[in-house]
Amino acid sequence: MRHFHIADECAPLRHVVMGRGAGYHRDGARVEVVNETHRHTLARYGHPTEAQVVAEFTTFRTALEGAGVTVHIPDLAPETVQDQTCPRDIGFVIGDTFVTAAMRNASRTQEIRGLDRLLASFTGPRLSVPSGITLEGGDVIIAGPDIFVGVGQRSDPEGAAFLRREFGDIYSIHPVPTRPLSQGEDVLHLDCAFQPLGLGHALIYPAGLDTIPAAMRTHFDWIEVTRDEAAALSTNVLSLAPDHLIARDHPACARVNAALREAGYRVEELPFDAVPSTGGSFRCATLPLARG
Ligand SMILES: NC(=[NH2+])NCCC[C@H](N)C(=O)O
Repeated sequence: MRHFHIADECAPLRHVVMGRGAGYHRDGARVEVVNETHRHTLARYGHPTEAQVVAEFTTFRTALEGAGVTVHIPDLAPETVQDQTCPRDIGFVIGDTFVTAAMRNASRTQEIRGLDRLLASFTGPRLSVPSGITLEGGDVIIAGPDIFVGVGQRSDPEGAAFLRREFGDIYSIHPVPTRPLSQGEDVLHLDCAFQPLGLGHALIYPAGLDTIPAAMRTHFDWIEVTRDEAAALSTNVLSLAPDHLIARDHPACARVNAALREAGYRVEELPFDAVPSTGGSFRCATLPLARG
């Protein structure tokens, strides 16, 4: 039997759920526009097509499997769900426990059904975020003894309080309020503005964060990204191992990717434009179930 296990975001990746392209927007009438990036893309270019999403995920899958990672694809979720590209948000593993998230948007609440069969094939405790709270996996970042929890567009302060109740005896839980749209910052999830890396660095867009916990300053060497680089989701890389990551091959991410190489990482750049045009990149498009 397989076990859930994530003690650190950057430990060698073993089992991961990757987003699903097939079935993307299969019923256009049910598509919900869920964030500012998505709204903007739709107005300028229309939605990405299923074929584009499938092609980019195929390349991504090949890279993951090439690195020895076992890739799982969600089953097709019920009709209310028209986008299964970002499994990161629908659940997360802390230690040996799988936590089912609680989604802000109606069109994503049933997305977890696509994982029912897969999750049943893993052992380990299961928890759900209690009703009345929203907490999405893009806002939950585990770095050794610290768990950083975004509070903003998609997750409530009560989400961080819930994690402190459940895991506070083992981890330090740090709520991280992100700057709101009303202050001109568009941080959909914490992982769009902050991500710890395996060699002691963190990618960070400081202006997107309203309060920066001391642990974020003292536990990492920062690699700062600009507003445009944050908008291109340059922070949203996926660690395959402490010194190996997948990043977006895009002009707006080129400086950051070069800085990562300079800092000692092996950076695999892949084309990934469809999912980022609706608000997510490689971290969002994956839900690690086992690392290390
Ligand atoms: N972890 C993330 N940053 N996820 C991005 C999610 C994007 C997705 N289209 C949504 O708005 O729900």
